[in-house]
Amino acid sequence: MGDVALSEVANVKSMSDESMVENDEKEGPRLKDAPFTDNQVIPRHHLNQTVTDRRYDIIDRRHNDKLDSPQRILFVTTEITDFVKVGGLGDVSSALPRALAAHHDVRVLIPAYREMVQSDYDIVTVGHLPAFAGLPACDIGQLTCRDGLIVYVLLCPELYEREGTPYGTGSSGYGDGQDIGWNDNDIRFARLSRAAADIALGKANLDWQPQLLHLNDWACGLAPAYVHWQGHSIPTIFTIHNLAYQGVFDASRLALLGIPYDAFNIHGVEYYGDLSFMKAGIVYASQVTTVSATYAQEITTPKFGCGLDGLLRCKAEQGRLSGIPNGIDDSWDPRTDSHLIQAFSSNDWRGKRANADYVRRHFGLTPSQGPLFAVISRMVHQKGLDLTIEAAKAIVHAGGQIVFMGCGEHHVEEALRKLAIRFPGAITAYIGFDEYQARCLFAGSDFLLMPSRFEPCGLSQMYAQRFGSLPIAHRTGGLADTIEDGVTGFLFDDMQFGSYMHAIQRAFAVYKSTDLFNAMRGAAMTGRYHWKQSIVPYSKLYLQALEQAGNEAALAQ
Ligand SMILES: Nc1ncnc2c1ncn2[C@@H]1O[C@H](COP(=O)(O)OP(=O)(O)O[C@H]2O[C@H](CO)[C@@H](O)[C@H](O)[C@H]2O)[C@@H](O)[C@H]1O
Repeated sequence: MGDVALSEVANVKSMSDESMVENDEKEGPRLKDAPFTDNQVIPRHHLNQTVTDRRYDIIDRRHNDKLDSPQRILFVTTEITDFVKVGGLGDVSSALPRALAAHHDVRVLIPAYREMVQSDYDIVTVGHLPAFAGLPACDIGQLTCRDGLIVYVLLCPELYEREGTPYGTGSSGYGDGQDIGWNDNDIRFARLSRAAADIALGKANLDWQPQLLHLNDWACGLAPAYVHWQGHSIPTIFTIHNLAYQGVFDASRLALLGIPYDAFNIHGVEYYGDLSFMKAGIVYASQVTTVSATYAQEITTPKFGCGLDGLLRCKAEQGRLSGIPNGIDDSWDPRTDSHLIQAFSSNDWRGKRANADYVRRHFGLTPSQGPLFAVISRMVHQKGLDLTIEAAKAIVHAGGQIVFMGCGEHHVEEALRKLAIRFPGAITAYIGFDEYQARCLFAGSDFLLMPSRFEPCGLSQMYAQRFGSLPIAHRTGGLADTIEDGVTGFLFDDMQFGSYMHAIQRAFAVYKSTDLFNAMRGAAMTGRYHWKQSIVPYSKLYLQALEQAGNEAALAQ
């Protein structure tokens, strides 16, 4: 690559740029009202519209007056931050059910991993499910989190109590074959899916039965199918957190998983000659959602659709595909977060500086007046680490420092280690993940580098903004929806070095202008990303799915 001089700053949004700043001499520069971050649910007729045109409900307005009616929801997941987390799904599974619990009776179902069984929580066995096809019998345990959230854990030691992540021995992904996944992941997650379906159908002898299932990602994809194949119409919501991980397995496994042969075709679970859990979820769920409005549009295109764009376009046309953005929870507040070295707010940058000093000390960087960049990410191809590695030299030469935190693909980890050796005191690579230090890093950094190739929603850029660290990110998926370019962060359009470098140059230029920099990070910190904003769209969707299921059941009679 050719080095791009950071002094070649072009097109930096100036304070007179009307899209960015209203200058008020008394109060200093003041940004326009914080950018929209309302929940965006894609209307079925508007999937082809531009991102800025997406403030619609797909749900009929009649449902508004019924939002208070609570529903019993079983939220099924493979990660929850309370116990085990590989990435963003863990955060969502911890926060969203709790947010929804303000209006609904929400319980969680998750495999009983070792971390749970060995935790100090009491697990009471409350149900049992017999073996089915090649899926072993299992018990259902119940534990109650300290804040009252009820978690059902699927007790099947031979499947779930293993050393490693929920998906395998690797740390790069979600165990569907791109990672070093367990070789019986189809059995493991079919077992979870079948249990979810059977609990919904009242077959587990629990004293509680959900009215609908909310399923997350490929590992739960067979649940709507198992409901359907048993001839029932319990409503199912299937949320795609990342379409790139699909759970594709050999067709020879069909019988073992109890999948009827007549479902193995283009209209069912067949995917280019294999079996796809992700496709099963999309085909059989009452409603498919994903985690931002823009990603919901993107996945209907060949570029982002991972071979499922045709099916997803069809779902969109049927009004069965929507995008509801993730949020962040109350713990992400720099005024109160006890992880931080010093609390701070947008009126108190000294507190932020104290966190930066701590980060530099803790991660072995030299004292500096230059900008501090953070990368807090799973280290996988999706996240565009190759671009940041390419940009690192220019950043350091311009006086910047970088801390990388995360783990993932071995070759990316190796490249980061080499980079840190090459630039001691300026670059640190922490290979692993530490929630405590991650929070300090969000708080201490000036900028977050997040050049993701695609990003269904992304949480790190929201955490960063809340902690006054401006994201520099590719304009895609949830990044496009949650970062206001030139106001709360910097977006670049082409997934290429020059385009990324240009955004980094703009960040350096803003850093030099204290008033502008403070105004931008002040604006970033006020973004409305709270999970509370997801309650209404999810509630509407649940109602719609219930009505839909009711109608389908009536038609079938
Ligand atoms: N090595 C590691 N080990 C453990 N935790 C790590 C980690 N590296 C980063 N994290 C943490 O995991 C979270 C990352 O969440 P993101 O949403 O940004 O990405 P992820 O790709 O994992 O999630 C996917 O699911 C979420 C949830 O829907 C979508 O927002 C996102 O776009 C999609 O790619 C943050 O809390 C971060 O601090």
